[in-house]
Amino acid sequence: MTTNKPLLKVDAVGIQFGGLKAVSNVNVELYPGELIGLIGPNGAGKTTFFNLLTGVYVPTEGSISLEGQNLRKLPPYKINQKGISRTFQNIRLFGDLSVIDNVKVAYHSLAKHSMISSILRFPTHFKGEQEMDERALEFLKIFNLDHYQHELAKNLPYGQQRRLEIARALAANPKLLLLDEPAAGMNPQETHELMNLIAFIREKFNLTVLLIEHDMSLVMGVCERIYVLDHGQLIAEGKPEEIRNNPKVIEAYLGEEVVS
Ligand SMILES: Nc1ncnc2c1ncn2[C@@H]1O[C@H](COP(=O)(O)OP(=O)(O)OP(=O)(O)O)[C@@H](O)[C@H]1O
Repeated sequence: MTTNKPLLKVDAVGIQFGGLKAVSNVNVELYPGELIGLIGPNGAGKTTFFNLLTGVYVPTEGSISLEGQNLRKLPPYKINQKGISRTFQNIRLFGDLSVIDNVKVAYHSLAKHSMISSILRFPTHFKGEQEMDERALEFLKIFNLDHYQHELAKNLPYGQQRRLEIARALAANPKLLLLDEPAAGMNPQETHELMNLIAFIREKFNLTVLLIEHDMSLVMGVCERIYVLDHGQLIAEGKPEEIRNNPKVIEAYLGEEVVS
């Protein structure tokens, strides 16, 4: 279900590294509840764009707003609190923490109990801890990871680590979830299950999802609209069938498989 006010509005955004314009004059509008793909050849600027949205980089041009609030110069943790969570192309879990602690880390700042009650171990602390455990376990159940809650994150198989990263991102209670190649390294069965899961959590948590993915047939199958970046610039935006037949997109992907 979409409304006519964008959740995220990206207006003529760009960033330059030395002489390289990694992202240039990019305009994007995401509406509440949409599941949108961001594709482009290697080095097109996709991850840099995520870094701009999450405050890792400050744009050298243009503006980014979430629900009408300018995000400019906000540090990543503030942007996270305002409702943008992400996963990374290279998994970034706390490998030596348990699976459940990886999830709890994400929403610790949202927890109701205070630092003092935590230190002094007041009953409110235990209530807080218990609530946190219960909530984290709910997330793990959704991702079929509850049986591994006490396992160290680094001991999980690769596909499950990817799912845990999404669970952690979700635990921060985002409005917008950014997924950077969530299916990378997964086998076709795992990928298929993951895509169903993404569609499911979008509904369950009223999320807007922006997804970078290299597997084109997968993006075309699951996303309602797609943005295409090439050499830092948007070269196309539209429904999957429009993107599939767009000459600029076909040219950008020349030599790569666009759709199966
Ligand atoms: N911190 C940085 N300093 C200098 N150049 C950078 C920096 N970050 C990204 N770049 C450059 O910006 C360009 C876009 O990189 P980016 O990683 O965003 O592409 P991508 O579309 O995510 O690629 P891939 O699909 O291979 O992950 C590349 O040329 C990259 O080398």
